[in-house]
Amino acid sequence: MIGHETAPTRAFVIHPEFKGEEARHAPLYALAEAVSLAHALPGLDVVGEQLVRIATPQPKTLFGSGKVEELKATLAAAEAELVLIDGPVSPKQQRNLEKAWDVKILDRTGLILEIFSDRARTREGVLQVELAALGYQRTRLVRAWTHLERQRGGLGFVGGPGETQIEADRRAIDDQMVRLRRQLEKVVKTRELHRASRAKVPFPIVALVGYTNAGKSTLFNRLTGADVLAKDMLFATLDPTMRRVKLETGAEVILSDTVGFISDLPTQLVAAFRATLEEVLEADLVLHVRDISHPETREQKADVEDILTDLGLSEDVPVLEVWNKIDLLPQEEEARLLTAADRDPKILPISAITGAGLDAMLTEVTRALDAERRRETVVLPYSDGKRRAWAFKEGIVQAERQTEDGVELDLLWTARQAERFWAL
Ligand SMILES: Nc1nc2c(ncn2[C@@H]2O[C@H](COP(=O)(O)OP(=O)(O)OP(=O)(O)O)[C@@H](O)[C@H]2O)c(=O)[nH]1
Ligand SMILES: [Mg+2]
Repeated sequence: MIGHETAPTRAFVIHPEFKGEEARHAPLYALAEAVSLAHALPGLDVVGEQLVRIATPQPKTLFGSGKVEELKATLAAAEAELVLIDGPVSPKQQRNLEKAWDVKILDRTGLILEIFSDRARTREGVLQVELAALGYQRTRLVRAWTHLERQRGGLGFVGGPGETQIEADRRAIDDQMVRLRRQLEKVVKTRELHRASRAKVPFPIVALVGYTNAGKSTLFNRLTGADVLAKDMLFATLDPTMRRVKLETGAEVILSDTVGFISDLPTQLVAAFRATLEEVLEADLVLHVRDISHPETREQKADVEDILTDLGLSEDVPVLEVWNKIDLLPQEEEARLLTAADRDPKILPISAITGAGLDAMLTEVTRALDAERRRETVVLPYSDGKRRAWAFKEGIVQAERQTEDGVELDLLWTARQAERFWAL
């Protein structure tokens, strides 16, 4: 069926719309996003897309028999080799549909896993994706997808080493997962050591989070002069990056850019990436970057907030909303949003491309970090020169007194600084 190894795989995208189900995203936008996801995987050529309504999901074939026939003709006409079904597909449904249509099938989770495995560059990223893919395989025993695998020469976790893997019993997968988890723990531990040494660096951490393609990396590059891949492509960024930025007050912060979120992010991925995402939870300030020009910007915001809640972002960490891409708005719309943003100091309208609003944003970031600070007096034994030196370096000491018990310091600091101080 498949001719040249180097030719792109002809992919057809289907978004199933379940009748009576309250979906957060409008079906047409969901389909558009699924197509973007398909474009995000190298080696795919999207030859068609369709919204398919499903009144009652069929256990064997997902779609009703009439629909299966109708789609068979559509897919044949499009000469599709791969069908991406933007939703969950059971292994049985997958098998039956592959047979009926003579194509390979990938569901939403499988597709996102493939994209992540294509992006993973660091050892930690590779292990995390591999673990997530195995977790997915374990419940589904995904079929080999050798064509694309060979063509991309990539990591090809999904589908793994071939048909035999499908028959491999769960225990083998479990063993492998245990091994991976152990390796991952080691890598994470090394990183935690780095993190601990970074904690000694006396700068607050500001984390950029947001829906995929919101413009986090563009903003990050603009503020830090870094060169993180920023592209009109979903999940351009996978591995987290951190850089120092000097604010106009002279204060310095560490800015972090990380993987974007998406609706229905596979739970296996959230679990596997927990260690990476936990860096976000340790930030002194979170900037939620939104593509305010996107028609579903509200729904995307809700998705991001759901994921942050799932991760366990503490109420104590202040979150500011960065309304990005204002340059794309029609003028009256822009004026309306700017007025709304004016009334709320937690909303910062910007364009990471034109630079509009960036100065005001940084001023607000400085202010938010300052507002976080509280006064506290601590007594350190005279032997504790380390903490005293750190506090001075950090610039949080308001006054110092010598007492019988040691050095008494009046500090003005954030909760995170306090945590780092006591962890020294
Ligand atoms: N017009 C306009 N485009 C922007 C702006 N900011 C980012 N973009 C574009 O939006 C696309 C996505 O930008 P990225 O910075 O890669 O987005 P991201 O949030 O890092 O995405 P992921 O890494 O996939 O999560 C790119 O094509 C950018 O050029 C903006 O302010 N205005
Ligand atoms: Mg990015």
